[in-house]
Amino acid sequence: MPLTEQFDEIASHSVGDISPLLGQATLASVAEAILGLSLNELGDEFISTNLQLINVASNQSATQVLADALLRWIPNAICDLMLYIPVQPFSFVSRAKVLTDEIGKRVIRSSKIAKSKGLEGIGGFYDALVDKAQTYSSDGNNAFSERDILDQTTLLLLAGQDTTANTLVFGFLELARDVDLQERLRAEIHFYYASRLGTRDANTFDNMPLLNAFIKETLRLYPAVALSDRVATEDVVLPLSEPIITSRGKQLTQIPIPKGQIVYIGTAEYQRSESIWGPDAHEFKTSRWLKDDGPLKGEGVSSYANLLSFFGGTRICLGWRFALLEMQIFVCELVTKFEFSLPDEVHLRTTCQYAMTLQPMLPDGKKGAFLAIKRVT
Ligand code: HEM
Repeated sequence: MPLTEQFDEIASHSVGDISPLLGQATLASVAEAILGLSLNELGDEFISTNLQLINVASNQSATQVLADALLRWIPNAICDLMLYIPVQPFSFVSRAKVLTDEIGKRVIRSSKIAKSKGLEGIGGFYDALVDKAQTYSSDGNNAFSERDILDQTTLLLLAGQDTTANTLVFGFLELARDVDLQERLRAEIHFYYASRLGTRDANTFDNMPLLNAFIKETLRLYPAVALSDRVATEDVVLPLSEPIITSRGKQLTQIPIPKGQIVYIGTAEYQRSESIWGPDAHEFKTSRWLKDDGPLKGEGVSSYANLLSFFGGTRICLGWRFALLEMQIFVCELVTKFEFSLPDEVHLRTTCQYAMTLQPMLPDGKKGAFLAIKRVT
C-alpha cells in the first residue's frame, strides 16, 4: 500500500506509529533504485528477516553491547563460521545473507538476459554495476566481479534503510512539536510546486530554503550514525581545536595516536558542540541555516553542510545524495497532505536511544514513534 494511504489509515484512527511505515518505505525506495525491484518482488521472507535483523541491531542489552565489542577482536574467518551457531541473532544474519544473495543473483541474471537480447536492463543501480563488471572482465582488467557486487547487496539494503527512516522519524517528531514550522513548510512547498508548474525534480527540492534547513537541522541534531570509528594506519599527532585537561590536571593541545589505534569520532558530540554551533546547539532551530553568515561559530568539516552525519572523505556515505532527495520527497509529499501533532498519551511519547543507529524509542523500550495525524483540509 502506498505510504500516503498508510498515513490515511493512521489518520482514520487519529494516532499511529510512523516508524515501521517509514522503515518499509525507505526499504522500498532503496530496493527500487538499486535492484529495480518492488517490495513485493523482494518477498515476504526477505522483508521479515530484514526487519528482525534491524531489531537485533537495535537491541542495547548488556550482552549485545559486550558481543559487539568482542566481535571487533575476532578474525573474519571465525566470524563467518559463527553464523552457523544456531542462536537467533546469528540465524537472522545468515538467513538474511542467503536471501540477499538469492535476490542479487536473480537481478544480475535478469539484467544479463535482458542485455543479451538487446533490451533495457531492470533499471536499477545494479544494471550499471553489471555493465561495469562485464566491461572490466572483457578488458582482462577485472576491477570487481559479480561476487563483489553480491557482497555489497546486504550492506546497500541495510545502510540505506534504517538510517533514512530514523532520520525522517525524528524530523516528523520535531514537526509535530512545532505547528508554526509545519505551516511555513507547507506554504513553501505549495509556492515552489506552483512556481515550477508541477515539475518536481531535484532542482525543485534543492531550491526550497526552509525544506533544506529543516533537513539539515534534523541531520545535525539526530545523526543516524552518531559514533564512527577508524583505525590509524600510521603514527600521527592529532592537534586539538580546544585544549583538554586530563584527570591529572595536565593540559593537552594534541594527542599522539600510534599506528593501529582505534579512534572514535563522536559525530553527535561535534554536532551539538556549543563552541561550533553556538549556545543554542542543543535546540532544534531551522533558523540557524537561514542566516546569511551560516550557522557555524568555528571551523567546519565535511563536504555536506559542515555536518558529519554522512561522514566525509573517501568513505563518505555512498548514498548521501540519494538519501537527501529521498527525504526531500517524503517530507514534501507528507507535509502537503497531513498535519502532525504529538499524542496526548504520555506512554506514546518517543525518546532517543543509540544502538547501531539513533533509534526512536517508546517508554516501554520498544522502537516506535506515535504521532497524531490529520488530513490537511
Ligand atoms: C539519512 C540517511 C543516511 C545517513 C545519515 C547515512 C550515514 C552514513 C555514514 C555516517 C556512513 C559512514 C559510516 C562509517 O564509515 O563509519 C555511511 C556509509 C554508507 N552508507 Fe549511508 N547514510 C544514509 C543513507 C544511505 C543510503 C540511502 C544508502 C544507499 C542507498 C547508504 C549507503 C551507504 C553505504 C553503502 C555506506 C558504506 C560506504 C563505505 O564503506 O565506503 N546510506 N552512511
